Amino acid sequence: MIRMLLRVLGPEYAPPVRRTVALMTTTAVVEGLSYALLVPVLQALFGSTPADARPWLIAFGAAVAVYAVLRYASDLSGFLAGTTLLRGMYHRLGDHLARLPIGWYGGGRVGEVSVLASRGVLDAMSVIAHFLAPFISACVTPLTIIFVMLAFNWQLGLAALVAVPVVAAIQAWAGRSMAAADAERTERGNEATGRVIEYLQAQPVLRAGGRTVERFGLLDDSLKELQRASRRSTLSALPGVLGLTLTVQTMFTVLLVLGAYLALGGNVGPAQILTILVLAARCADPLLSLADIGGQIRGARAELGRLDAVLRTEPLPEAREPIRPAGHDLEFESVAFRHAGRTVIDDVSLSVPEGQRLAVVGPSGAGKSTLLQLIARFYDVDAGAVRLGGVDVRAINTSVLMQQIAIAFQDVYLFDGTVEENVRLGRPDAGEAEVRAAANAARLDEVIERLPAGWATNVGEGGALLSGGERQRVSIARALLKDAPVVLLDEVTSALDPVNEAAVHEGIERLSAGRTVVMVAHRLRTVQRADRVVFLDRGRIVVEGAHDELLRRSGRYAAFWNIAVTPTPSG
Ligand SMILES: Nc1ncnc2c1ncn2[C@@H]1O[C@H](COP(=O)(O)OP(=O)(O)OP(=O)(O)O)[C@@H](O)[C@H]1O
Repeated sequence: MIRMLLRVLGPEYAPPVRRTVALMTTTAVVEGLSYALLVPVLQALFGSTPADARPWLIAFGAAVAVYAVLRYASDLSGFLAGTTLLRGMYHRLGDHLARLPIGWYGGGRVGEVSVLASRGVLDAMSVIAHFLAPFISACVTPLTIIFVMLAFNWQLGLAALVAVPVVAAIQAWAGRSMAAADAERTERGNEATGRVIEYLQAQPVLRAGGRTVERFGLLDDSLKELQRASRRSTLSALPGVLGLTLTVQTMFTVLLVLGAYLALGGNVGPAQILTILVLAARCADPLLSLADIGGQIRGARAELGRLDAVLRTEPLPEAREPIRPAGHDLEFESVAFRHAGRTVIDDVSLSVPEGQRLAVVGPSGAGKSTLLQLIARFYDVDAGAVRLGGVDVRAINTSVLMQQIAIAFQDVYLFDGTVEENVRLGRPDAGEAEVRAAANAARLDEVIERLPAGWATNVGEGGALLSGGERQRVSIARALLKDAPVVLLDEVTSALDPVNEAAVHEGIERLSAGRTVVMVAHRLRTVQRADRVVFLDRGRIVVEGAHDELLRRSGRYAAFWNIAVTPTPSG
């Protein structure tokens, strides 16, 4: 486990861990030795001159004091090493997640990673701070006591020593047999956490559907599965716990019988037997706790394995000798891209000259958003190439590529911070006047005037306190502030009220001026302003050209707009 931990985090974390393990081992040995001092104490007390016990009692007290100091030091060391490792893991995970392709975050990954980054990291890192000391103590203290027994009476010591390999074998066997049940329980636990989050997020939909009282079936199923998995995990732990209890009881009985036999033969006195039994009793507790600690450590190891798998995920490769694009024209050359084995972009070739505007239009699921994502290199293409300024985006350094592109997607994510903080994300070092100018150009200023605390209003988690159109205005302001030469825009599909509609449209116009723009367009008036339009269906370009020219051809493009702009008859 520790080896795995250091492999994941790096060798620079080895010294504090080694120091902690050494300190904890010393503490456990001292604990065992302090119990050993009970031998002369009890012998003297039950002997003919009980006063002889005094120096031993003083030695026993001193040993307990040393043990207490060491215990404090080793607990502190474990806690400090644990927090150092925890910080290290957060940094390592944070740095790695920031390098993973944006496309990796799709398909339920966000929930999975958030559980892993919170509970998973804490569980995995808790080993050093919470479980290592009891584990070392449960192994080393009984061993020390057994060695003392051996020195004291070899027959009784040997009888206790026989229990050691039995305990080790039971521990290893129990660990192996519980691994599958433990893993399943953790998996079901994570799944249930995901369902709870989903249930909370789905409240508006459930209530709109009148299912306020009815329980959410998916969550119920998931909780039942978790309950079943927990039962299986508990049941699978039983043989190990029983085996350990039985071994410890057997050892105790053997020592008692052997002690009685030796006493009857006159080889040992009753005081010695009593001492041995006291020592054996001191072995029992730590040995029995092994089953519980073993389970905790196995759980932590499983979380560490999951963290390791995420940390081993390769980021998109960076070019060894990156090229800086000279211009800002865009080009797709025979691009093909698959999502989960299904072709989503199929042999697409197109170009957008610098400073021009391309509108991408097509039915839902045609691959329009994916086309934008390929320009920003959220994914790498499976065939062909996407070029910016004549350079393959794979040959451009990721941060340079990101500097060239401003993104305003419709599913705008706003952080739970103030409006100003959210706009500033576009360019954190922007001056006050620049932020205000971007907000004015995006017509965000009128929204801010209405907000109770103006710029300092908190927008709530995911921007929940703003409407869809207002959120898009924040996103346009962000993009304007960034002032990048290439703009990728995904127009909101939802119907906006006329005021928001006009404001968003004006913002988009300002953002597009003088820049190379690729926009997924859903509104006729944005398409009319584009220099060129591509009509995409099932990942292929069906037609392309200027909007008026395509309309005149009265093919699928014209049919598409006829449906899109014809008002649906009501009633
Ligand atoms: N992460 C993903 N994993 C698997 N399939 C995906 C993923 N993202 C998108 N797809 C699929 O790729 C296809 C194209 O999706 P895309 O979002 O690009 O379409 P779109 O034209 O933008 O649709 P819409 O207008 O409805 O947003 C769809 O069939 C979608 O189901």
